[in-house]
Amino acid sequence: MLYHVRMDVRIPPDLDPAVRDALIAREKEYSQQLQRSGKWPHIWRIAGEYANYSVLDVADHDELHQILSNLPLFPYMDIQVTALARHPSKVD
Ligand SMILES: O=C(O)CC1=CCC(=O)O1
Repeated sequence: MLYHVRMDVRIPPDLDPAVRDALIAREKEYSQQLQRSGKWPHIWRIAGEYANYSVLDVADHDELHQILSNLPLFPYMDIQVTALARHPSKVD
């Protein structure tokens, strides 16, 4: 199943810079592992914002939730999920 996900990163400005940098490094490693596995085929920076649009390709809502809730930055993100269905005009 495909999901369109918007992630807005809201790291508190007073978070220790070393903790922030470690979180961001772990986030990159975690997401790149999922990108290589094929479960995270798209990630795009939203121009001018500390936010991304992503497409995740996972088995079901539960797997999506498990992946998102394990993001190192999860406590510092607002996340909006849209489930995608096949469009009837899509050409094969
Ligand atoms: O958009 C961001 O910077 C947050 C993020 C999610 C996965 C990733 O690698 O960074």
